[in-house]
Amino acid sequence: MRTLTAKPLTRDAFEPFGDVIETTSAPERFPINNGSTMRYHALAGVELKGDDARGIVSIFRGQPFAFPVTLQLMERHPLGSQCFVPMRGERFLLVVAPPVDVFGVDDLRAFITNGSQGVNYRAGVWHHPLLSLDRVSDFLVVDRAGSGNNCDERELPEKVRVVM
Ligand SMILES: NC(=O)N[C@@H](O)C(=O)O
Ligand code: NI
Repeated sequence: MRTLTAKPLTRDAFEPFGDVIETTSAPERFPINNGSTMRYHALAGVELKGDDARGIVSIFRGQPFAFPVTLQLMERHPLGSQCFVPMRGERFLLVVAPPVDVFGVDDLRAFITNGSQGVNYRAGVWHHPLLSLDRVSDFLVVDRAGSGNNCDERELPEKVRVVM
């Protein structure tokens, strides 16, 4: 079985796959509301493609996984981005691959968040379905609803084990 080591999530390392939603690396921030609020501006873009596409907000309540995590499939959303923001500072595990039609296990990358980070998968980026860690975790999710198929699943050619 192939082993993949999860690395700490950083904006630069995740750039080929999407955006990191956090204040520390925010490229643009400015005070609003007469100075009582700091706006960390445009941390991620919401992509909504295809017929009657609309953006929706949901909550995903994920059951926790324990390391080593065994992967068997990946998925992508060709018609829209998908972002996950933990609602109570939960860490979670990300496994991604570039937005290409054919990828191999060597293309997989694993990241672990620090509890103060969310992520936005760009449309078409392969990712593993939500992998909560430590405890049952709630995530605010912004993604695309509308007609057409927006979820392709792909079995991995071999099982992959993710370790810390
Ligand atoms: N299926 C679904 O809505 N969830 C996945 O897209 C996921 O990334 O967890
Ligand atoms: Ni998804």
